[in-house]
Amino acid sequence: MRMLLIHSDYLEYEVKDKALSKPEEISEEQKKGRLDEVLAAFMSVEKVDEANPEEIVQKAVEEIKNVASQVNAQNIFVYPFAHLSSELAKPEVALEILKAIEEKLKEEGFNVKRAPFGYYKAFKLSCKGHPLAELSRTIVPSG
Ligand SMILES: Nc1ncnc2c1ncn2[C@@H]1O[C@H](COS(=O)(=O)NC(=O)[C@@H](N)CO)[C@@H](O)[C@H]1O
Repeated sequence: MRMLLIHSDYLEYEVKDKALSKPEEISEEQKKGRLDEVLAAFMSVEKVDEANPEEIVQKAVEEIKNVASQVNAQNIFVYPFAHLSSELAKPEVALEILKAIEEKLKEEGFNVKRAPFGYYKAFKLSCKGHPLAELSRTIVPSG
């Protein structure tokens, strides 16, 4: 998995068109979303992650928790992003992993939103620009 972490004043998105023939089913209210004072986590799930999705979820949550505590962020935006890797996992696997990351972060007490999967989206992002505001992580299964 490739992750780009941007500590931001806000992240807002608006769903435009389908980017997959069968994107995630979403409600009307999920077509737009915004979080303020947010750690935005743009994630590309990779083919190599298919070998051990549970481990990837665990490692990704650990990384996000670490950075969130360093930048003192309580709000997390889980954002599917297919442009950080040229070796993407299948959409159905990627969606399951991203949903699991969202759930685990909520269990850890964070306020979490997840942007809809399989759609082209307009988004606005306001990076805070401090030294830890832009980080990237690569996570692979250990096995
Ligand atoms: N492996 C993945 N990791 C993260 N997001 C993904 C992944 N695969 C699909 N998506 C989601 O599905 C959308 C489209 O994915 S895509 O790989 O770019 N596919 C396409 O654009 C297709 N139109 C042609 O392949 C992405 O914007 C993202 O929302």
